[in-house]
Amino acid sequence: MGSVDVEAEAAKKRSDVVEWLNYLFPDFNLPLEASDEELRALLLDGFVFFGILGRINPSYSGEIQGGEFVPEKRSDYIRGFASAVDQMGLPCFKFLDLEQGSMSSVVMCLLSVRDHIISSNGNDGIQKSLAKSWNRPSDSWRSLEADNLEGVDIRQDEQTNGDQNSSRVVDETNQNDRQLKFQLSMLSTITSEPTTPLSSNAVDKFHEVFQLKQGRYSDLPASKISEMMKSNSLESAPTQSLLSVMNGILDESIERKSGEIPQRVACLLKKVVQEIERRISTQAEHIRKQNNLIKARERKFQSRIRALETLASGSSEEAKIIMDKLQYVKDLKASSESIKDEVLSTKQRWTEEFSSLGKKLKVLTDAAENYHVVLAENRKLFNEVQELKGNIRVYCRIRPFLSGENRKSTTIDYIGENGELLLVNPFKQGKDGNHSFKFNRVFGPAATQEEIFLDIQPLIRSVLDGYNVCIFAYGQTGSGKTYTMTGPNLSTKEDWGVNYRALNDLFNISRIMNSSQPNGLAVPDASLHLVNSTSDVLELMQIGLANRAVGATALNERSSRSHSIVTVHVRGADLKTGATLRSSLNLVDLAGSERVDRSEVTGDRLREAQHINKSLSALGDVIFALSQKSSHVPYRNSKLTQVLQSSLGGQAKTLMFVQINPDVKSYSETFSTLKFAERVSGVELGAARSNKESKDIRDLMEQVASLKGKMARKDEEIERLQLLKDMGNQSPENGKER
Ligand SMILES: Nc1ncnc2c1ncn2[C@@H]1O[C@H](COP(=O)(O)OP(=O)(O)OP(=O)(O)O)[C@@H](O)[C@H]1O
Repeated sequence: MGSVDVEAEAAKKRSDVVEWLNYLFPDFNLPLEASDEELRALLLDGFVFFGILGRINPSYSGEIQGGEFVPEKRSDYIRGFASAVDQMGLPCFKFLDLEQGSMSSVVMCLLSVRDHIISSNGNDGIQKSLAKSWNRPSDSWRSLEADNLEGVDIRQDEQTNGDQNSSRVVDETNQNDRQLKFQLSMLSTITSEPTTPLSSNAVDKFHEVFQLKQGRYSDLPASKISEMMKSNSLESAPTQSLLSVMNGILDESIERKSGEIPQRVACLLKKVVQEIERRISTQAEHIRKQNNLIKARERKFQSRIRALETLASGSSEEAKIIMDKLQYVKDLKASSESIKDEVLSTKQRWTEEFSSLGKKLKVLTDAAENYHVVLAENRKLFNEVQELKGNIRVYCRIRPFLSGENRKSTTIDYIGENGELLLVNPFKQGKDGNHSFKFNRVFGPAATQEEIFLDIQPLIRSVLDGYNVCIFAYGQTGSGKTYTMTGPNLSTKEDWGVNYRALNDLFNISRIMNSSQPNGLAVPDASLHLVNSTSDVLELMQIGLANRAVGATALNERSSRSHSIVTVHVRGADLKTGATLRSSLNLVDLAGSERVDRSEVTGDRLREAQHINKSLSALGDVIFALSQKSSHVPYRNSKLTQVLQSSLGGQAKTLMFVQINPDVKSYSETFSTLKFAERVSGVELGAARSNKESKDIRDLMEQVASLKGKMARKDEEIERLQLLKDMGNQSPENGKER
């Protein structure tokens, strides 16, 4: 068989099925040439299977009977139908085929069902089956007067009689009958009323009433009306039918004009009206519920709308915040730009100001440098004036606080660059407590040994020009005299005091010639040693230090209990001119002046203190006499002043370090020390004189000396001759006397 034939065969079968369905469900009115898809669309809602199922499967009939078509149960109907067909041993289809597969299995199944019904019930099998399933009592049909129902009755009778060959007229009648039943059923399904399932019986009853178009209600027998009312059929009747009944009765009553309605019809009318009222109230309740439901839904939707609005407004607020922030950022950016511009312009301004300030600063620096140059010049001139006058130079040095001393309690208020010093009396307030002094220089606690030495270096070097130089340190015990003149120890060069530095310097610039000639030292037990280098001197000084009496007092742990004097004799000769020079450098570290009550010394220490104080007071007397330009200067009152006589007595360059302990407790000693120093600085020794002798003078001197020698020898000769002459003139007795 060709494909065309197959398709034609399938179309034929499909049209058979459509024809059958049209027969069962006249409302469908499907065209016979309907396509597979049109047929599928019809079958998929399940109504066809719902209609047929109750009639082919008795076990389903109870379920279907009295039930109404529920579209949501369509798959149950389809499956129920398929299962019933299966049980009947007929070819079935799969649900999937109906949904989207080939319709041929569905068509085959329906045709088999059709054939099965026809073969088991004859041509009217289906009608019989439907009537049976709706439980219609066959005899009730007979009593109805309507033509079409009569037809049914006839057919029914014929069926009952087992007549299998029904006439064409009967078929048509059956078709109309089925059409009506399905119309009612569908009306019930669509309007969902009555609420109770529409039984075939009720439908039939109302069909009877409804069909009374030409008849009159008043003619209905009482038994028929009471039967209608008894069987609860009103409750099952469609509202439309009830309204028809009511209208019919009322029309009839109007027609008769008598206004009378027979009692039984009135009862029916009342019942019908009650039923309509009930339905209206049910509908009203239903509508109310629907209304509530709708309202609830509306509320729900409104709350959703509100939520959405909130969301929308929220998002618009957020958008606003973001916009604000954006604006803020823009503003910030703008202000940062303007700040940047301002910073740049300020920077520019500052750069200009800085450069102009720099220029001014340069001018100031130059001026300051000039000022310092002028200052240094002034100092030099002042020193020269001093030198011409022969003043004793006074350098004041303030030692730093030692550990254990209170740094805040200082008596030193101010140290000027030009030797000014302001001393404050801690026990007196105001101006009375202030004492200002002026020295050649004042070194503060931070001054180093190097700085001190550099300042006095030219003075020391003048020794090599034939000047006598004396440097001595004066001050109360523990004020730093030894530190300045010698240093705390000899381990490091930085700590070296004036002594070592001076000698080192002298050796660095000259050679010192041997001098074995005694120079008339004024101090007994003093010895003169030849030195050729700094180390020779250091060695000698170590011996001297070891010999020096040192003891602990309450004011100084290592107090020097003696004066230390290092004298360097210098002799030189100018090789060009032949001039010679002789000079001496006295480096004196005096023993400390002390108040024996404060130093708490007794015994030997006390005796030492008394000696020390005696020699220092002798020094004070000498200084006083010199400052007063007295004719008599008491050098010989102590060995100290005797040693220093050549330095203090004129023609020497003398410098005194006046040492200060800044501690408040030492105020009175500091004050008297400074007073003494002030007096020393006022002493004019006269212009220093170099001990250089030119060659001519020396030659003359030598000639004078040799002449003197010759003269002396002549004198001796004369004396001897005179003596011999006198001896020659004396008697032998004179010779005895001798
Ligand atoms: N400029 C200074 N820097 C640091 N320490 C110093 C200074 N001057 C003095 N000292 C310290 O102060 C203490 C006393 O100093 P120093 O022995 O030199 O005093 P002095 O005047 O020689 O005393 P005395 O008359 O009793 O011998 C020492 O410990 C010393 O090291």
